Amino acid sequence: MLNSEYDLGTVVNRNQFTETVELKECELVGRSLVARRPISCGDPVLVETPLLQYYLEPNCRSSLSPFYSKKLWKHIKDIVNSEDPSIEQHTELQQQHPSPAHSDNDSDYDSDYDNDSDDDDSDEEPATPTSSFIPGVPAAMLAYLQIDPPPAAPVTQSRHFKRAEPTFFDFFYHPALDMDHDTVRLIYQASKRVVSELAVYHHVDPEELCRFVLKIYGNAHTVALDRKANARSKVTLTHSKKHHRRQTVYAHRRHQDDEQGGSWASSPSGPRPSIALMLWGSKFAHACSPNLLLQYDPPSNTMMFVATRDIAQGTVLTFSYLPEDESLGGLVCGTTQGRRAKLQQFKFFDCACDRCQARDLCRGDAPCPDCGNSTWYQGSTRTWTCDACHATDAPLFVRPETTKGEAHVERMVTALATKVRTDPSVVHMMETYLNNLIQQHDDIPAIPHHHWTYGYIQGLLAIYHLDLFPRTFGKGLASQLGLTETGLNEARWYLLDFLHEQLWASNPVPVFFAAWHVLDPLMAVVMEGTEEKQYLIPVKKAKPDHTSDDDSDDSDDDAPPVMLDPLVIALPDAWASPVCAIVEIVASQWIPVIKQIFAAKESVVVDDMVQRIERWHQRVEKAKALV
Ligand SMILES: C[S@@+](CC[C@H](N)C(=O)[O-])C[C@H]1O[C@@H](n2cnc3c(N)ncnc32)[C@H](O)[C@@H]1O
Repeated sequence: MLNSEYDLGTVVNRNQFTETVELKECELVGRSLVARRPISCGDPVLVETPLLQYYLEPNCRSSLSPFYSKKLWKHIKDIVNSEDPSIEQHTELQQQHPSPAHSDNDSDYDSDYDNDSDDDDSDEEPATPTSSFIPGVPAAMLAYLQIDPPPAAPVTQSRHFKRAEPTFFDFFYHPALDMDHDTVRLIYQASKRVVSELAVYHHVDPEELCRFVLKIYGNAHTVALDRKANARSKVTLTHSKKHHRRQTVYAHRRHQDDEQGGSWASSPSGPRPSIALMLWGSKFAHACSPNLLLQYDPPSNTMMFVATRDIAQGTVLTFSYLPEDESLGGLVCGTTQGRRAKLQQFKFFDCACDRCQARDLCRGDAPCPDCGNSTWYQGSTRTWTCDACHATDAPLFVRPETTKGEAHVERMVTALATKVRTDPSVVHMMETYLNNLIQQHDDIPAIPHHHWTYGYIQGLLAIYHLDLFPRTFGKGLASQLGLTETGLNEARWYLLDFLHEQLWASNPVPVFFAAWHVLDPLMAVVMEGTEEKQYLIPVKKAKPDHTSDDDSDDSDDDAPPVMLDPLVIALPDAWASPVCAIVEIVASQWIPVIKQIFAAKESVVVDDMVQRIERWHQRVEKAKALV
C-alpha cells in the first residue's frame, strides 16, 4: 500500500490517508488517487504540508523567495513577455524600448539582491502589455533557484527558506518538452533565454528548468494566503521613502489580481496568492464538479482536502484546478468550452470529467430552429444537437456568425464584470443596457434563460436594485419605484433558477460563495423591512421636594434612550413570494450541506455566513406568521 511504497513525510493524517485512498491508473484521467472505501461528506481525506511554496508575485526581500530582486524579476518578466506570441505589439514595442534582458550588463545576483533600488520603480507600472503567463512563469523560475541554487549562493538557513530535495520532483508529471502546445513552447524558449542571458542561472540546465516550470504549471495550485497574517509573520518589507507609494501600488495590483479571480465585492485587502506544490495533493485529478474541496490553513501551513459529498468506493477523487469562485471561467460562470480551453492552455489537458462530457447546463436550453422544441446544448464543443429531433442547426443565439449572439454577450458580460469589481457604481450606467441585453429585440437574439450570462446579469441587477440604488439615491425613492420588489425577483432568478437549479447539487461550495454577493444585500433588506426599532426612553424620576434645588444628582435626566429588541412586523405582501422561496432553499437545503462540509475545519467566515442566514431564516418565519 501507499505507506511502504512512497514517502508520506508531508502527510499529516497518515493513517486516515492510507486507509482512505489508493494510487491507481485510471482510464480517462491517468494516475490518480481513488477512494479505497466509502467516504462521507465532510470527511478529511488528506491533510498535507506543501513540498514547495512561494508567492506568486514576491515582495522585496520576502523570506519565501530568497533570490528575489526587482531587477531579476523584471528581466525574467521581460523574457516571458517577449516570448508570448499573443502579445500583438510585442515586436514593435521591443524595438522602441529594448528589454534590459538583452543587455550585456547582467549583474550577478548578489548585487541584484542587495541593491533593491527605490528609484527603479519602472516595474510598478508596466508600459507594455503583459503576458498571461506573468507572474506564474517568472515566479516558478525564481522558485527553481531554491532547488538548484547558484554555486556562489550563500548558504541560507532561514526559518522559511529550506532547500527543496530535488529527487522529490521526479514524482511529478509534466508534458513532453516537444509537445505541440503554445504554452510549452513559450516556457521552453523562455527557459533557454533565462539560462543564457542571466548570470544567476548560468549553472542551470535549461531543459531541467523548463521541466520544473511545466511541473509547477501541471501540478501546483494557487492558495490564498491571509495578507495580514503574512504581513506579521512572513514578509519583511523594505522601509524606504517610497514605502507608502509602494504600498499603494501593491494594493492597486492586488486589486487587479482580485479582479481576475476574485469576487464582485473584492477589496484590495483580500488574500495574497501563493503557489503550493504537494506531493500527494497534486495527484488528485481535476473535475469541474469535484468531490473534494481544498482548504488552506495558514497557522499550520497545511492543505486539507475534504469530501463535499458522499463518495462511493472506487470513485476517482477530484478537486478543482479552476477557481472555485464566480470568476469567469471558473466552476460557476462560463461554458464547458471555456473551462476546457483554460485547462488546455494552462494545464495541458482536455478535461474528461463527467460534467464536461454531459450537456452543458450553463449554456441553457433554446428553441430548436427545426422542430421548435426547447432543447439543450451539447457540452464539449460549440456544435449543437437538438435533443428532440437531432438536428444540428444551431439556434440564432449560438451561431458563430451571429455578431450579437453568444460570443458577443459573453464578451460584454466578461468586460462588465471586470469593471464592476473595480467600481460597482458602473452598474448605474449599465442598467438599461443589461436589461436590453436579456430582452428579445429584432436584431438581438434572446439569451436562453438558463444560459449562465442570463443568470449572471440577473445577479448584477439584483445587487443594483437591492443595494447600490438605495445607497446612492435613497431607500425612499427605491421603495417608491418598486425597486426592492424588482431586486428580490432578480435575486430569486439568480439564486434559485441559475445557481440552485443548475449547479448546487454538483458544486455546493462555489455556489454558496457566489450566492453570497446577492444574499448579503437581500438579507439586509429583509431584516430592515420586517422590523420596527423600539427605544426605551428613561422616565425622569420625580424628585423629593427638599432636593429640588439641588442639581448635583440629576444625571439620570440625561440618560440616552435604550434600544430594545426590534418589533417584528409582517413581511410585505409583494416580497413574500421571492423571499419565502429563497429562504426555503437556502436555509433548509444549503445550510445543512455547508455545515457538514465545513465541520472538519472551522472557518470563521463560513460560520459567520451560516449564523446570519439562520437569524434571517428565523426572522422570515416570524414575519410570515404575522401576515
Ligand atoms: C496534477 S496532475 C494529476 C496527477 C497526474 N495524473 C500524475 O500522474 O501525476 C494533472 C494531470 O492529470 C490528468 N488529468 C487530471 N484531471 C483530468 C481530467 N479531468 N481530464 C483529463 N485528464 C486529467 C492530466 O494528464 C493532467 O495533466
